[in-house]
Amino acid sequence: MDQSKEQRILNSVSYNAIKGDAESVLDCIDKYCSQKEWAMNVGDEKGLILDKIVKEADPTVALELGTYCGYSAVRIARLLKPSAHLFSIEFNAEFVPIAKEIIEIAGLEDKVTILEGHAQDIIPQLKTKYNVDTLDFVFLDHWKDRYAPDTILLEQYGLLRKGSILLADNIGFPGAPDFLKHVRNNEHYECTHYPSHLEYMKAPDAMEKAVYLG
Ligand SMILES: O=C(NC/C=C/[C@H]1O[C@@H](n2ccc(=O)cc2)[C@H](O)[C@@H]1O)c1cc([N+](=O)[O-])cc(O)c1O
Ligand SMILES: [Mg+2]
Repeated sequence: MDQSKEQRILNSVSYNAIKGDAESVLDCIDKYCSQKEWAMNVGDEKGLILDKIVKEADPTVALELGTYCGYSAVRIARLLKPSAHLFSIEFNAEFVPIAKEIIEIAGLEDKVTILEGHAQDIIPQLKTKYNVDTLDFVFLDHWKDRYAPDTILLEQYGLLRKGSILLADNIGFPGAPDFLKHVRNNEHYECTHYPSHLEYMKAPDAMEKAVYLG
């Protein structure tokens, strides 16, 4: 059975990246996915927006919806302070070991916990099973029609506090209209729009930051 694209991305990282060097892991994935095979990593251009918001949030507890190959988990975790931690939810059992390996090559395995399953099933367990109080930062990059319902779950399970920062990928393409409808013109959120481009392409895309106001 020949390898999957995600396995080929891991091969490229394990062969070309410098062990323990998160930047080299990111550069390797961006190079592979812009020159060899496109993949749905947040990428280098939108990655700079992600970096900016993570630095602004300086989270102690962060959550990512949609690990995929671990590119954005590496991107986020490399900026976390020593006491901070990232939980990343991934549903596809094929992607989990690949992401774990890529995160390990980046030397960030102690900063990231991958939780396998659907966000809608794991979010309700974050407080009870994973000892989370509230989330300082949430990166939404999973199924676009789940951004809104899973954000509502975060609210309902008391996982957001005044100042929690949500950042959503793909507001332009593929788009997440229900999420935008939920957070914009909503007195509980302060939104900022960041126009950008689809990873490794010229097509327009955008990210949306939504700060929870309590
Ligand atoms: O479709 C996109 N992303 C969906 C991501 C889905 C990922 O989230 C996981 N998940 C984890 C938890 C869940 O509850 C559900 C899914 C899935 O198992 C998958 O690993 C996408 C598409 C394009 N595009 O150009 O077409 C560009 C992008 O940047 C994208 O992010
Ligand atoms: Mg995306």
